[in-house]
Amino acid sequence: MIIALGCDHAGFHLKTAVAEHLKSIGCDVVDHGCYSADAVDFPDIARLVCHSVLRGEAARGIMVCGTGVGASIAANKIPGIRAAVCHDYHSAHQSVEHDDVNVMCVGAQIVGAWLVKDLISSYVTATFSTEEQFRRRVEKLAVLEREAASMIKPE
Ligand SMILES: O=C(CO)[C@H](O)[C@H](O)COP(=O)(O)O
Repeated sequence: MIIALGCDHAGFHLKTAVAEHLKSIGCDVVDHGCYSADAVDFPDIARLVCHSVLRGEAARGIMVCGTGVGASIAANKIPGIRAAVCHDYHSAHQSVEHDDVNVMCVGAQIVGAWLVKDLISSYVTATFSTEEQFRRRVEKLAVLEREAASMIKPE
């Protein structure tokens, strides 16, 4: 699996551990930065990661910021992205199985290098359920996106 990976400055140190773990479990990584602890704005990196997923360069994305929260807010603004903060093993796989999450967000100020490995393994090995109720609900998420798009009026 190819993973689009990104972080802000607060997630930079953990991103290195994430990339190493992804490679150790057989994933290829497309690294969208940032590449140092110099301050950047998480929406800029989330945009790169999400667009990479939407272009099909990567099957899924992972974003690391301080809490994972800002990254998930930014990612969820982009139609076609279903992002979630996952700081526990169950959410990391169930978010894919039930909700077809395609960008997992983690907080480097919340989880350490050991837990994040388990979260990533759980996320990348999970697959979206074929059960009808989950497919129906994810399609309803797409309907919400289309409704929101139709409500946007030029200023
Ligand atoms: O977690 C985050 C957003 O949810 C950011 O990483 C955090 O806000 C960065 O803060 P600062 O610029 O003070 O390092």
